[in-house]
Amino acid sequence: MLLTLFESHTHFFLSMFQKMILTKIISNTLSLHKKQLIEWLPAVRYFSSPTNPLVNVDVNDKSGIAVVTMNRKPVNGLSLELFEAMSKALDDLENNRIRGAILTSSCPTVFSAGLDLNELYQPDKKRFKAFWTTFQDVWLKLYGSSFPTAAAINGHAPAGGCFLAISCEYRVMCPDYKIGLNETRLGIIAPIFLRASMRNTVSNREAEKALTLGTLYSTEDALKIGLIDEIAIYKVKAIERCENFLAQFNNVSSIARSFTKRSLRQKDLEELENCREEDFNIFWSNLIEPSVQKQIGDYMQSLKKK
Ligand SMILES: CCCCC/C=C\CCC/C=C/CC(=O)SCCNC(=O)CCNC(=O)[C@H](O)C(C)(C)COP(=O)(O)OP(=O)(O)OC[C@H]1O[C@@H](n2cnc3c(N)ncnc32)[C@H](O)[C@@H]1OP(=O)(O)O
Repeated sequence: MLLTLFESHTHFFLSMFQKMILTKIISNTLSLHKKQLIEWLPAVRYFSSPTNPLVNVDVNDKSGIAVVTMNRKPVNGLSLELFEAMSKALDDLENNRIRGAILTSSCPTVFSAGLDLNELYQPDKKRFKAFWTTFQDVWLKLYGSSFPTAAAINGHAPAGGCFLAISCEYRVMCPDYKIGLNETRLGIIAPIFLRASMRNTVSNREAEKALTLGTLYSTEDALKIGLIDEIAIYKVKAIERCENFLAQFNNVSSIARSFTKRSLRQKDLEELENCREEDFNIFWSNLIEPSVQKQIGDYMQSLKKK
C-alpha cells in the first residue's frame, strides 16, 4: 500500500533530494537495505538514447515506456554489432528505470530474420565467441529485465527473431507473417536458453513439437498455440496493444512485480549463467561440423536465389 502510493505520486516529479529522504523513511519502515531499495525506486529521469544506427530507443516521457527498434536492413539479421547495440540499449533502459519496453523493427515486413547467417557460416572462432557471448548477454538482460517487456512483431520472426520475441513477456503480431524456431531444419541444436524461453511461452508438449519439427507458424496458428498473445492489424496498432499490456502494471507495485518476475525466471537465468562456457563449446562444435556448415551454406544460397 505504502509502496503503491509512493510510486503513483512520485513517478515524474521526485527530485533527488526528496528521493533521498523518502529512501530513508521507507527503508527504515520496511527494514530494507538502502541499496536494495534504491534499485526498486520508480524512474525519476527519462532519457533519449544516444543515437546508435542499429538500435533506436525512444522513451515516451509521459508513460515512461521505451520503444526499442531494431534497425539493421534489410532483415535485422542478428550480427555481433546488432547484439552489442541491443546489449547497450538494455543496460541504458535498466539504469534509467523505465516503466516498460517494447521491442520492434524498422524493416517493413521483417521483425528479425534471426541470427545473421554470415556469423554462422565459415566462422572465425574469436569473432564467433564474442558474437555468442553477446547473444547470451542480450538474452540474460532481456529475459531477466527488471522492467516489463513486450514485442510488437511487425513482420516475419523466424529462429532468432522468434527467440527475441519469446524472451519478452507479451507478444502482439501483425497478420500474414511467419514465426517459429526452425533451427533443427538448419541442423542446429536448440541451446539451453532457447528451450527455457519456449517452455515459458507455450506448453511443454507444444514446445517439444515446435522445436523438434522446426515449425514456422502463421500469425493465426501462433495465436492458437499461445506463441503470441494478440493479433494487431498493423505496426502502430501492435505497439498500442503492447502499451496497453504494459500500462496494466501502473496499478501494481513495481517491487512486487519485479521480484515476482525474477523469481519465476531465476532458475532459467541461473541455468545459463552457470554454463556459459559449456553452452558456447557445445554450439561451436555443432556449428563447425562439416554437415552443418554445408547445410547453412546451401541455405544461404537458396535465400539469395529466390
Ligand atoms: C550451432 C550454432 C548456432 C546455434 C543457434 C541455435 C539457437 C540459438 C537460438 C536462436 C538461434 C537461431 C538460429 C538462427 O537464427 S539461424 C537464422 C535462421 N533464419 C532463417 O531461417 C530466416 C531466413 N530468412 C528468410 O526466411 C527470409 O529472408 C525472411 C526473413 C522471411 C524475409 O523474406 P524477404 O523479405 O523475402 O527477404 P529475402 O529473403 O529476399 O532476404 C533479403 C536479404 O537478406 C538476406 N537474409 C535473409 N535472412 C538472413 C539471415 N538470417 N542472415 C543473413 N542474411 C539474411 C537474404 O539472403 C537476402 O540477401 P540478398 O539481398 O543479398 O539476396
